[in-house]
Amino acid sequence: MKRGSPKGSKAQKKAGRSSQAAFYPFGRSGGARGEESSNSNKIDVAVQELTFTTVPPERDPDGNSEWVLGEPETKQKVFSLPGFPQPVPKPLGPPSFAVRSTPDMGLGVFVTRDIKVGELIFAERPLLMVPRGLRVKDLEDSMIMTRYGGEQITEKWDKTLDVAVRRMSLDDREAFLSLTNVYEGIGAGRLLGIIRTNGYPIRNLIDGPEDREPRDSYVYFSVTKTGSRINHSCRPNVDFDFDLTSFSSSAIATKDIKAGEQLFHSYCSVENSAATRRSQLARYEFVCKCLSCVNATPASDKFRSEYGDLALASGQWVVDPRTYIQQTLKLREDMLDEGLEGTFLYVYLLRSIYVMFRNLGMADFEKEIMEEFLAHNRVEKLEVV
Ligand SMILES: C[S@@+](CC[C@H](N)C(=O)[O-])C[C@H]1O[C@@H](n2cnc3c(N)ncnc32)[C@H](O)[C@@H]1O
Repeated sequence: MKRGSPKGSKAQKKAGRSSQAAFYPFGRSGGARGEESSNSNKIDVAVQELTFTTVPPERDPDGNSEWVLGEPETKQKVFSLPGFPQPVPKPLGPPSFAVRSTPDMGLGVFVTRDIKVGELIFAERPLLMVPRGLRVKDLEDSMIMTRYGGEQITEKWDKTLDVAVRRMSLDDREAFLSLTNVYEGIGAGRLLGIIRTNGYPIRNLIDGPEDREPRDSYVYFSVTKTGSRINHSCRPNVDFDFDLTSFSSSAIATKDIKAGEQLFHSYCSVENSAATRRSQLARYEFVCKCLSCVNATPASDKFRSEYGDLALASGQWVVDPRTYIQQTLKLREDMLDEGLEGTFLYVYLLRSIYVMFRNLGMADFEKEIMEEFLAHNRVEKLEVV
C-alpha cells in the first residue's frame, strides 16, 4: 500500500484506526512538524503495517517514549505489567553527570563526582523505540536495524519513521534530531541514520511472541537523550538496564568511576580480537583508541577469545575449589587488566569465587567477594547461590 492511500492497511484495521488518523496523529488540528500536541492522551496510529504508540499515553513528568510496534500485541505485554507505568528510578544524591565535548569523540557523558560500582547514574525513558526486525512489506529493505551500508534505499523508511518523530514533544524532537548521524551522505535517510548510530538493544522485550526465534532479530532498539551520548570503549564502565514497568533505561556503573572521567559503553563484542572489534566498529565511523586496542598483542587477543569459556567453566570448578581457586583468581586478575569487569562473565566469575571460598570454609573472603558480586550484579541480576 502506498503511504497516503485512503484504504487502511491490515494493521490499521486491526488497530481500529482510520488512515486519516495516521496523518493527523494528534487529531485534526495538530501534529505537523514544529507543532506541539495539545492532546493529553495520545492515540495509537497505524501506518505501513506498524503501530505508533506513546508510553505512557498521557504527558508524564518523567518523560514519554514514542514506541513503534512491529506486532501491535507487544504493547499489551508491557501495559499489562502489574503497577505499569511506574515512575522512572531516581539516582540517590545530587546529579552526577554532564554531557560535554570531548577532544576526539564529539559529545560524551562525564561523571561530576566519584561513582561507586553498582550506582545508578541516571535513568530515562527512550525518545524512540523501534523493533530491530522492523519489516514493512512494500519497502525494499525490510530489516532496517540488521543491515548497514549505502546501497539501500532508505528514504521511504524516513517517511514512515517521521510519524514517530512528529508525535514527540518539541523538546524530545529537538533532542532526537540533534543526535549524531554517521550515515549522512552514505545512503541512510536522516532518521534511520540517527537510529542506527544511536540505538541500543533492549534484550528483555521481544516484538511479538516471547518464544520467537532467532530471538536476537526481534529485540527492540532504543534511542535515548543522554544514554545515546555515551561513547564506546572495549573497557566499558557503564551498562544499561531496561525496566519494562517504568519503561526506562538505567545507566549503572560497572566499575568505580572517578569524578571527571568519561562514561563508556561497549558497542561491540568485547570477547573478540582487536582486529574484529575494529571491523565491528567500522559502521560507527571511528577507530577505537582505548588502552586495550592501542596495546593489543597476540596474547591479549588470545585472552579475549578464551576468557569467556574459562569464566563459564568456573561454574563447574566450584565443586573442587582446592584444585581451581588459584586459576580462578588469576582469571579474575587478567580480566581486570583487560578492563572487563563491566561484563556479564566477570559477574559470573565473582559468583564462582565466593562459592569456592564458601566451600573452602573461608568466610571472610566469601563475604568480601559476595559484596563485590552484589555491587556488580545490578544489571545482570544473577541468582545469589
Ligand atoms: C552513540 S554516538 C555517541 C555520542 C556522540 N559522540 C555524539 O557526539 O553524539 C556514537 C558516535 O560517537 C562517536 N564515538 C563513539 N565512541 C567513540 C570512540 N571511542 N572514539 C571516537 N568516536 C567515538 C562516533 O562518531 C560514533 O558513531
